[in-house]
Amino acid sequence: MKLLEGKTVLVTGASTGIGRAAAVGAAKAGADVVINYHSRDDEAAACVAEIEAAGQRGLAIKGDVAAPETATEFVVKAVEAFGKVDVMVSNAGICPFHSFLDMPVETVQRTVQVNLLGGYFMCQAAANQMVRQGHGGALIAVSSISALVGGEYQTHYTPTKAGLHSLMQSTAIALGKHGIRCNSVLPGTILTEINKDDLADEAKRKYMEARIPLGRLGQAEDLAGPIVFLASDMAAYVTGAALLVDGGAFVNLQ
Ligand SMILES: NC(=O)C1=CN([C@@H]2O[C@H](COP(=O)(O)OP(=O)(O)OC[C@H]3O[C@@H](n4cnc5c(N)ncnc54)[C@H](OP(=O)(O)O)[C@@H]3O)[C@@H](O)[C@H]2O)C=CC1
Ligand SMILES: C[C@H](O)[C@@H]1OC(=O)[C@H](O)[C@@H]1O
Repeated sequence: MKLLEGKTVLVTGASTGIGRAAAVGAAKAGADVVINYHSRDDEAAACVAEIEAAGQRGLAIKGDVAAPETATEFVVKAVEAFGKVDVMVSNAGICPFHSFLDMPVETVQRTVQVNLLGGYFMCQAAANQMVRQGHGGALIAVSSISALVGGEYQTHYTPTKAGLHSLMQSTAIALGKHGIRCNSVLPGTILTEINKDDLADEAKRKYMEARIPLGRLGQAEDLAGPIVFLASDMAAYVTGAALLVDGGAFVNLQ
């Protein structure tokens, strides 16, 4: 029996990167998968094709997670298609690198709306559905190593990642009585679209690589296993936890 057999998994921000790797990983583990995405129709369709190639049902629903109604619509459409929601992977996020002193107000507001409030409303909508179903579930937030450490050009971003980590701790308490487990993964530096430009700077890329005991930057697929584990019954007694997936970067002081 596969780890996620019989489960319906929802993943936000899954047209590319970590979300897509999580969606495909869940399908390979036996789940039907519904993905949310914001703009890249072709990439979302390609993700659904990968889910189907793994032998599972897939569905893509477009929507901006910054709007609270996107969350309710996502859950309603997932239930219409596949009958239930067992797992929500709240992953959609942005990180427009910018210096602190001249940070535009709109950049701060948009980053908080997408990363933190988007995650909040997605998890709330999924949790309400899970409570109605009456057989528990799992929420997994894609937080970051940045929940624990700062970034000079990420002053608007790191608080959103700390917020998601905190949200999973509080929802673990609020939802434990319903059998809903709430955990976060904390990726380190993972090569995706979000940091393509930032890591095009050769010096910065080499510096980041040198900080990692395992000797390489992460790939989106490095998150699939940890997310599938937290979604699965193998993690039945794991809630309120945060799992660093960073090649050891966080512990590498000297
Ligand atoms: N890469 C890294 O080093 C790390 C990333 N993370 C976190 O992982 C998550 C995924 O990032 P990553 O895979 O790297 O980045 P990508 O840029 O590759 O993927 C981002 C995904 O989020 C979607 N998205 C962006 N804005 C919205 C929105 N408003 N509504 C719905 N979907 C949206 C994108 O959709 P579309 O393309 O269709 O617009 C895309 O599917 C983020 O939360 C990020 O903060 C955490 C730690 C490290
Ligand atoms: C986008 C960044 O490269 C990435 O995002 C994070 O959350 C990590 O801390 C990295 O800085």
